[in-house]
Amino acid sequence: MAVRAAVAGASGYAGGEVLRLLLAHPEVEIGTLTGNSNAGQRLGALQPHLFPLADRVLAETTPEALAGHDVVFLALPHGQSAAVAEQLGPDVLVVDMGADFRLNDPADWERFYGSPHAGTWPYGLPELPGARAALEGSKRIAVPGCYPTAVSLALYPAYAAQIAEPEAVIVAASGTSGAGKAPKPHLLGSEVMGSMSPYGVGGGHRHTPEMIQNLSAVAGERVAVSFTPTLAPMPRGILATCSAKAVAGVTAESVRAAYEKAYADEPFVHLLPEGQWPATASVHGSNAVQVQVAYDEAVGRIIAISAIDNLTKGTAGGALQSMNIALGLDESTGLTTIGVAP
Ligand SMILES: NC(=O)C1=CN([C@@H]2O[C@H](COP(=O)(O)OP(=O)(O)OC[C@H]3O[C@@H](n4cnc5c(N)ncnc54)[C@H](OP(=O)(O)O)[C@@H]3O)[C@@H](O)[C@H]2O)C=CC1
Ligand SMILES: CC(=O)N[C@@H](CCC(=O)OP(=O)(O)O)C(=O)O
Repeated sequence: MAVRAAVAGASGYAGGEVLRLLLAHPEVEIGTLTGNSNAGQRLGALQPHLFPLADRVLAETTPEALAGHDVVFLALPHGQSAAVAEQLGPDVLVVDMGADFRLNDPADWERFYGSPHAGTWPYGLPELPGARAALEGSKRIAVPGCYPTAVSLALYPAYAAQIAEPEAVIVAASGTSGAGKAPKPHLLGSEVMGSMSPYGVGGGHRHTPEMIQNLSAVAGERVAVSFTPTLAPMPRGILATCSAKAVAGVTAESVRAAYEKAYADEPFVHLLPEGQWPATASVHGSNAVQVQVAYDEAVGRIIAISAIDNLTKGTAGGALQSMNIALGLDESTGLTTIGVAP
């Protein structure tokens, strides 16, 4: 019997991407689609690439509209998910693509999001140690932020192998879709095209505590993180360049071995052959993660680089991968590692 799924926030980028992937998922039947300012509109007018759903009309985002589904995806702005989720009932699998349930520490939430903390749900990054077990059979999933996905997958093997000091420096470039579809002056084509610019510099980006949470859990001690995000003139993709000082005795061979061990059996993470480097174009539209690592002997630092599609593995693909695990389906069902190039 098909799994019936609703998508709240179907007019946005994350909602559109989850629908693109659900259309290719053999076990899922797409039910209600909702919007906010676009309620009452045809989906075809908002997401013309989703032509099989073009004549669907968006409902208001209400508990009544979302009732009667096995799975509900919430692709809503931060702070909007908790009120909807609490009315959906404990038997419904709720997959939240917003940030509301990602953080463990209420103080971190309040500092970076400025509202009361709604709670913590099983974290939808299956590759992290222990994550799959927490997702199996769960009725609630918190999908990670796109930068924390890229950064955690670049660095966690170094902390799992205890070869890195607990302080990481990260610079990551993101495509503009990471900022959502709502119009913003700094995202005008004339501002973005032909230019790269940093933002959230100096520890202010709200994904910093999520990265610290993930890496510290693996390391078994607090990992300090300096994170600088950058806006890149492309619609999709994240390239995260991460480095940490190596502990004494580390060699290029031991660094490589740590990453080979971590990613030997992961269906979506491709540790590239030595000498080949991740590129956002290679993972465009796919759930794949490209990872490469090097040991910079001159400064004693491990340099780990990852590339993801922020809307696929960074949001909707990670959401479907985690849904598959929660429902007891094969983790890769409906997902591809094949990119679109050039
Ligand atoms: N874009 C990305 O790469 C990533 C996004 N996410 C998360 O996914 C969520 C959605 O992001 P994204 O799709 O980019 O954002 P968009 O701005 O593209 O879409 C937001 C969606 O939420 C709806 N919405 C807006 N305000 C409200 C409200 N007050 N109540 C209910 N619905 C509302 C909008 O409806 P309408 O258009 O009809 O007004 C739209 O469908 C966010 O929490 C974001 O952090 C997570 C990881 C990556
Ligand atoms: C380019 C850009 O603006 N990106 C977004 C991150 C998007 C994302 O993954 O995050 P959330 O789910 O936490 O919103 C930002 O830096 O705020």
